[in-house]
Amino acid sequence: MQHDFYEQQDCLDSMVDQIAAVLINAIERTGRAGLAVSGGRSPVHLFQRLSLEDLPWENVYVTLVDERFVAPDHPDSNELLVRTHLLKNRARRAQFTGLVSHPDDLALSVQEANHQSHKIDLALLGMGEDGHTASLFPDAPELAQALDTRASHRYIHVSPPLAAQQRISMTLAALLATGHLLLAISGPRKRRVLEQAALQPTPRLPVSYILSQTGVPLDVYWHP
Ligand SMILES: O=C1O[C@H](COP(=O)(O)O)[C@@H](O)[C@H](O)[C@H]1O
Repeated sequence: MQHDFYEQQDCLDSMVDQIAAVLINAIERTGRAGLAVSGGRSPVHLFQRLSLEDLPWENVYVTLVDERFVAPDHPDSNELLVRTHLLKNRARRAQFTGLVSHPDDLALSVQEANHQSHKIDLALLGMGEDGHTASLFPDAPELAQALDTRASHRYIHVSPPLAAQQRISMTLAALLATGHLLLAISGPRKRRVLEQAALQPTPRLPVSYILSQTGVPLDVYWHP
């Protein structure tokens, strides 16, 4: 379902309501909830707003959809972003697991990330202007492997030639095994990319595989 807003604040409020509803529903059913979040620049305001939400955060397990292979205190680290903007206020009680467990060993970090077994009830996705989502970059040599819906592992090493850092990303198979997908984008340029990606699934715009799938409820939020 597509949700368009003209005010950023209205868009954030609606996203927070939806995330909270999914997490509460999971906690009521199973006693806990799993939330995987993306990084980049876009989610800062959403994280700040979500951190204030009155939820049983001690029952919420938070992890990352993707990560840059940098130390967790590096300015480009998605973990640092989450620790700074989400895991505070009421949400400081959430349990968090990052993806770079060995900053000097990427393969070991991926291996460890793949030991995660919590169910992910909601994955919050962003999108780059090149059509990447998570760290599923169009030009990455590992893309076909990452898009293989039969993959059994949750995370994969991705080495996008044009990105500054190596990545660890959820596979498409793992994203399609979550309970709910929420894609948050803003601005006219990303809107045009989204419209292009909605036409047909193509590895040129990996987000198209999220838009074309029908197995997991998907909500797309946009504001200018
Ligand atoms: O590299 C990344 O990019 C996307 C989009 O980021 P943004 O800065 O344009 O919001 C993000 O969803 C992903 O988690 C991140 O690692």
